[in-house]
Amino acid sequence: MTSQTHRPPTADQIRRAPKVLLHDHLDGGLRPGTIIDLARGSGYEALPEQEADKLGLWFREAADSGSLERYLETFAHTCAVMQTREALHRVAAECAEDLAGDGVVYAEVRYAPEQHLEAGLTLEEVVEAVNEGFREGERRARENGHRIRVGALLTAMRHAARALEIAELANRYRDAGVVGFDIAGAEAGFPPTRHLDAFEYLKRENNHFTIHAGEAFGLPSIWQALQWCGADRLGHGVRIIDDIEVAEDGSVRLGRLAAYVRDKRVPLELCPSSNLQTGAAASYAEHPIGLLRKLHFRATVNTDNRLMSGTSMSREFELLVEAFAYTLDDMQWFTVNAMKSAFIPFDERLAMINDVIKPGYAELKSEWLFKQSAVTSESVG
Ligand SMILES: O=c1[nH]cnc2c1ncn2[C@@H]1O[C@H](CO)[C@@H](O)[C@H]1O
Ligand SMILES: [Zn+2]
Repeated sequence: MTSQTHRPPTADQIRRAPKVLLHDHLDGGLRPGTIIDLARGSGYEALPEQEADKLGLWFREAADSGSLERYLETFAHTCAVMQTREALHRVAAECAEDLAGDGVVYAEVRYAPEQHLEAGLTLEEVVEAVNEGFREGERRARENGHRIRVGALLTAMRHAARALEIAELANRYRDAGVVGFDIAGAEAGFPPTRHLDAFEYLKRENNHFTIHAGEAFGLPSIWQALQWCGADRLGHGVRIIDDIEVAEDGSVRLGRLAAYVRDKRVPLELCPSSNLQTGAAASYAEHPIGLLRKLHFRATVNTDNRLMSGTSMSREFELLVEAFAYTLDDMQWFTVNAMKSAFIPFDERLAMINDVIKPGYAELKSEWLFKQSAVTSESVG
């Protein structure tokens, strides 16, 4: 009888393992059936499919184009049906519920308030509707025996010019459900330094932010996000691989930027499936996460857009387990990395790690002991 700790976890263990999600878009995670319901209710007639399964498939295929710009076009449909308080509340509640059902214990979910004003809501009304939805989802999860905490990140769109306004909004709601700020949207042509005023404002307020960088565009974008804008984390950051050289004998040389990212423990919000769809990686096995994990970068695993990628935290881990033979110890390492990098206060992060994450993995890792004795007593009896 040997320890099973070094065997790949089963799909069921992966689902039950406590997971932490730092990079998930609210408008990229709707249930297809909900989109159809909301479209009917609001008279939105431009949905490409009217049946949930077909619509889910449509999103996955449309997002699978190899280009970030085309990938982002699919959000027109989700944002279109997220324009009222009720719709935002429902989508946020279902998001928390779905994540909790998947074993996520802590999540930071982002969205761009400026994309939800078409039916006359104010920015404040958008934030409050989403916050209330998250609280409702946390309650429903509890009723179903799951525990989850969800914080919101407010995103500003990088092609627009409202970043300072959204940063101020994030700051106003910082002790009321919003834990930080982000910028997203097409990367090429819209460097993060366009929004320097927003980042400088947040730094003066001692607030936290992450920046989508190093996804569709390479090292200059990562360098700007860190050294000009002062990002706490990198949304994706996967192109940091361009600054890492692996020689034929296996020796590794980090460039100055990659060394800085590793030395300063800059969290990388890696999203494998999303990267495959936008062309940032060719396959799971070739995804830079394998090397970044080996080199002890502060790598985390994330979903990005569960709807567009047809994924979940469990699925991302299943795919990584398949590609890299990861064990529960590896999963725990990614999860602790993520929790360390969250935007909630240090004492809460520590308590999550020590009282939720580590005991959760210890329980899973010790299961084999009890399974074996069950088998033995069966065979004896
Ligand atoms: O991977 C991504 N890279 C850049 N922008 C993204 C990504 N996923 C979603 N969005 C953008 O973020 C907005 C707010 O949630 C979405 O509407 C989408 O346009
Ligand atoms: Zn993203």
